[in-house]
Amino acid sequence: MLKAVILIGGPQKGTRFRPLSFEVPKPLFPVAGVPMIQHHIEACAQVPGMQEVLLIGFYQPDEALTQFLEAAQQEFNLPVRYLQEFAPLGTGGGLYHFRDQILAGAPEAFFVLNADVCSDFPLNAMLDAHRRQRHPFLLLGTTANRTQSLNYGCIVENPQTHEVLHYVEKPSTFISDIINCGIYLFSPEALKPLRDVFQRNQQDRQLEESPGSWPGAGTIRLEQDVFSALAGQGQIYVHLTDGIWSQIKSAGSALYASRLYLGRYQITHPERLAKHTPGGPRIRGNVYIHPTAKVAPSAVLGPNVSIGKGVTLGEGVRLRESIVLHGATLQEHTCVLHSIVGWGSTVGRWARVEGTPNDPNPNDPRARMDSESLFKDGKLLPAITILGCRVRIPAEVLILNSIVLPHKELSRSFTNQIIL
Ligand SMILES: Nc1nc2c(ncn2[C@@H]2O[C@H](COP(=O)(O)OP(=O)(O)O[C@H]3O[C@H](CO)[C@@H](O)[C@H](O)[C@@H]3O)[C@@H](O)[C@H]2O)c(=O)[nH]1
Repeated sequence: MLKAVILIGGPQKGTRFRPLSFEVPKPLFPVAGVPMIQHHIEACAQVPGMQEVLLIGFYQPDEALTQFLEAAQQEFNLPVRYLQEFAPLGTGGGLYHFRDQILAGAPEAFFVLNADVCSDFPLNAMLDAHRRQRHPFLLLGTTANRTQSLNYGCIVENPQTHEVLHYVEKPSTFISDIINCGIYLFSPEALKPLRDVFQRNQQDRQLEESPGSWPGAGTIRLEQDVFSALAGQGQIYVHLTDGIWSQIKSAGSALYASRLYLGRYQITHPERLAKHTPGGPRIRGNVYIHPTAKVAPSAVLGPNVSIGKGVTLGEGVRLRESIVLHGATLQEHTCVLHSIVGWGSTVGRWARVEGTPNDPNPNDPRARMDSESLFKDGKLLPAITILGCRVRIPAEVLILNSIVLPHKELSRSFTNQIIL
């Protein structure tokens, strides 16, 4: 019997995701038409013997999360539960805190998945590798180029045995081009080193002069406290993949992840991809359209477009490389490129909403999304355009490389601005 844990973090973690995380917790943001973590749960449901999926985080459970859990349980016929941390406990603290729940029923092993990654989740291959050796920790690894590897956990392996010999979290100089994907398979023994870290932290806390003010007593950083500490001791192994993988830290990377998942739907969910039908809109490449969306027949959509529930697209709309969220309206002849249109927003006719993609360099097979910062030298960097929820864009204006915060009613064109 197997289980899976998805680390969903909490509210203050999604800062690079603003203004989109104002409306919905980041793990529920739709990527390729479904909530980000539904891709994780789908992958878990396909592993034979999967008994339960636990989401661990420090969000206050709200209606959106509750509805999502109910829908996921029904769809996958699998218990999916949320366990709330009393405070942010780091990537390992929640696993230790909820160890009894994880180990209930004596699972042979459990997957641990970061919520903010997009992947084809080669869980069955990881399970096969685990069953051959039964080491406590198995990490999924992929490659990144030298510069970008510094943004991730870096792994030095023994190429014959795949043992992790050395692990450094976000090093300041180059260590290895093998990076940690944030997808793991742990055996129950993996909780012992977590207990050791927990007890050590408690002892350190008692030695402090004012223990009450010491913030992170229950906090465990899986990467630094466990992987770095145990590397080279025959306990941690890496399983390498060359399948799709990307982090989802910002709105720009959500758009890129959407493209990866839509491409994968060709194999996994062809029914989710829109097809050109007589009298329907023109579809170019991979496009997802929610069944409740109303799309005028003269609209041209794609590639990499995902249209949410209840969206209305008028005659002559052109949409490319974009996500249009629940209840938005694009009036006649609007053109939306490299953008995310927020919930319930309206774009007036003949308006143009355009962003600049910052996708990985297509000529470098090891390139990943850059971990974007919004500004450089005090200037807003060109990036995708984001309209927050219930924004109104008037007719015949241009919104270029801008971020518009929720509920704004614009009256003119804007370029390279954050509109507060
Ligand atoms: N439950 C819980 N989850 C948390 C907490 N802190 C972070 N998480 C979740 O843990 C995951 C990792 O989050 P970060 O701490 O932001 O780390 P990172 O910068 O994304 O780096 C991690 O992931 C990379 C791959 O995407 C790795 O390369 C890197 O080594 C590391 O594991 C995310 O899914 C986040 O929601 C916490 O206190 N509690």
